[in-house]
Amino acid sequence: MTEQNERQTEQKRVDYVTKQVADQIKTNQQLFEQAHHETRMVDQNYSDNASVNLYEVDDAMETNAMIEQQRQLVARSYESETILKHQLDTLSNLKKSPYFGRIDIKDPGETTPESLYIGVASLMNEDKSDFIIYDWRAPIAGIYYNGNLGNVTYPTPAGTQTTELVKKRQFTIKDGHITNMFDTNETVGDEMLQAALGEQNDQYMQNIVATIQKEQNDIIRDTTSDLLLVQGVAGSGKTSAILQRIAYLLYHSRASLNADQIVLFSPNRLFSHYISEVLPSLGERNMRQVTLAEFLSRRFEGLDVQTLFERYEVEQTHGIANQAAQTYLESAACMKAVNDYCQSLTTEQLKFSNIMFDGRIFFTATHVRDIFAKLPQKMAIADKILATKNGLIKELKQRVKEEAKSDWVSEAVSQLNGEDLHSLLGEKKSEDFETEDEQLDYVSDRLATKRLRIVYDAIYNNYFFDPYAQYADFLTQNRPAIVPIDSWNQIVANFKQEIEYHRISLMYCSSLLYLRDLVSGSGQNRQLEYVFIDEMQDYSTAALIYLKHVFPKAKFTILGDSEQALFKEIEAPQQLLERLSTALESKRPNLITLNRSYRSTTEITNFAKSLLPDGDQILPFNRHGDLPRIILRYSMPDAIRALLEEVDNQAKSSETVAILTKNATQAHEVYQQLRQSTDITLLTDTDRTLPTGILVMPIYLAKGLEFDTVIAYDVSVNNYSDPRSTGILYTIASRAMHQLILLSIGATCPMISDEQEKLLQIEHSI
Ligand SMILES: Nc1ncnc2c1ncn2[C@@H]1O[C@H](COP(=O)(O)OP(=O)(O)OP(=O)(O)O)[C@@H](O)[C@H]1O
Repeated sequence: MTEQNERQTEQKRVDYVTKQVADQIKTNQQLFEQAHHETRMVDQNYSDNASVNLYEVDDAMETNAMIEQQRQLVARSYESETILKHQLDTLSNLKKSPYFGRIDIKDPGETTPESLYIGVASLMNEDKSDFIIYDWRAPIAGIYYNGNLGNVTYPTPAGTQTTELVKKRQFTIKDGHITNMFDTNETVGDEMLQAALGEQNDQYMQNIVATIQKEQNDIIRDTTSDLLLVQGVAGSGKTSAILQRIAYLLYHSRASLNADQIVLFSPNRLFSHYISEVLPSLGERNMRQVTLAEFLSRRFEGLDVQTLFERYEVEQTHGIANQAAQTYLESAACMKAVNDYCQSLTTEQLKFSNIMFDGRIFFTATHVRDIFAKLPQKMAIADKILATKNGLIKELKQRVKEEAKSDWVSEAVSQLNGEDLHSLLGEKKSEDFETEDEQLDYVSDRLATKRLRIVYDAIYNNYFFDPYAQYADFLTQNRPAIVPIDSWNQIVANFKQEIEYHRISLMYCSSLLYLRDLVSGSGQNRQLEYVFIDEMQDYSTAALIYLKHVFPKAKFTILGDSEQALFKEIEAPQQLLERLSTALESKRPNLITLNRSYRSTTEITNFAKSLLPDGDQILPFNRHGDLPRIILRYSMPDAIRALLEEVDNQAKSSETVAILTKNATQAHEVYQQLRQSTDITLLTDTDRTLPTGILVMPIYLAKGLEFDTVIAYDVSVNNYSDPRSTGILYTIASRAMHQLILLSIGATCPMISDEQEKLLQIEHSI
């Protein structure tokens, strides 16, 4: 068949599939509307019934049964509506582009090959006799990403199958028309990738299922490792790969896994927004997302937890006050010391607190200690704390009865208005009591119980144990040998002072939470199945160990690029894997490294890698553009003028132009300088959405993001003198997809040297 004829045949098939999709959308739409109507009816019926008078006891029982029945009906009809909605979403994803690949396979003994078409979801023909599209996650579809032509294998429920891959074809289909089509023997042809990467950035990350690369496919389809460590250079598709991996896992464990059992620790809220469309575009629900700061803040309610950004800003301006102590506190050694300390804690060493009520001591710390001390010696500490908690709750119930007779309660009862009284009586009525005293006793009891709820909550939340005092004791007793006594005392004093002011520095957080959880036996979540950590270079080993403790049943996928560490030393991937698999006690660790950078043009990647002392392993993708430009100006007004000219110029051809600064102060300064003259948005760490246009932000907010044009603000020696800031510059440069411009106010920093001249276009001021 000629190429022309082939294309016509394929277009005919696209037309047929498009019609199928359109027909199925129509049918589903009708079913959905019908289901929606039914849900509304059932729902209305339910709310009518749920609001009937419940005061008459006999009626109430009957009504409850009816309501329960209705509730189930509502739940069921919501469920079928949701399923139909999901099908409609999937079909509308297929409508845009029904498939992107075709594989022809010939099974042993067969003479003619069979053609399978691969798309974002499966689709059957109208009589459900055949798959006209195979989901990219189906086992057989693995061949498309992995196999070269010839004999290939794929998994089936009956074991590994061998088949012959005789053709692999790729398509670009836009609005029902094939715009590009070719056969290839590569994993996924370069041409498709070129086209995908050449596009302009938009607010959201795209799915990459049509062009997944082999190593990325290994990440996506890894179902055996309990620790999957992905070390990939900037722009190598780490984030993309894990999002497709989540979609893959959800597809393969439909019955046992749901999106709520997966959590992604992301670098910031802007990033969460940026990636939020990938899973829905694959017909899946988003996983839970949290930043480290949010996670810690939830666990330290009432304390202001230092964020990574705050720490970064402090370290940049003041340096690290006590590097050795900080390194120790964030190490596996410190977490082990916490564990040992908790194992050997004696009753005398435990720090108990008074439980207060209304300004007075309700249970004394000594009393709590007494309860604890009476428990069997052999019992584990966490079990003893639980038993103490139960003991206190029991006593509280007794004390409620006593308090109900006390003066403060009688006084409070005498001041009750009718409404309060009614609410305290609940379902009871005055006639239910034989005497007035009986009613009074009842009301006093209820009131005491209600007011003492606060004591119950305090016990329930283990407030009788003081984790902060305990941690201070731990610190006092566990000075690492490398830290001099005076500096360590300073660390302990600093911790106590922070707690007094309801603050906590990040370096204390993991070991303190670990200690609190070990003593109290709380804080673990056994439901979560997968934890994903992006930008792992920002996490300490202690933090990772703590997360493993919190999610003991979860498999961990940890991704990062140690070159992008802002203000940290770099570490070789293999060494990192060993360190982490020991720390996390992994049984099946796996390391995948990604060296090809897809985001930026060859010219930008070549420049970015030249900033690094060991950038040789980074391979640029073959997509060309302009050389990065460096603009040198020697005064602030000249620099701002040049910057303004540059942003306005770039904005004509780019959707997003991002000016990236070293820190928040500089971002703010630039914003102030430009806002009168151009339409510019300043982003801060409270922002949750990413607009297009001209943006300015500090680099740590741009982590994980990408922009058509990046302007690195002030790469002068004054601004980037510390060699440890190499990672910052590299991260800034590697955010650019199509254009990179560097502005230097005065001589450039040492990382940009004469050697790079051929990689750059240099513009001096005239
Ligand atoms: N196989 C692929 N097909 C198409 N595009 C890809 C592919 N892999 C990566 N990309 C694109 O390359 C860019 C970088 O990908 P991604 O953000 O996942 O990289 P990363 O390794 O997480 O980057 P960083 O560490 O710099 O934040 C994105 O625009 C992504 O869509």
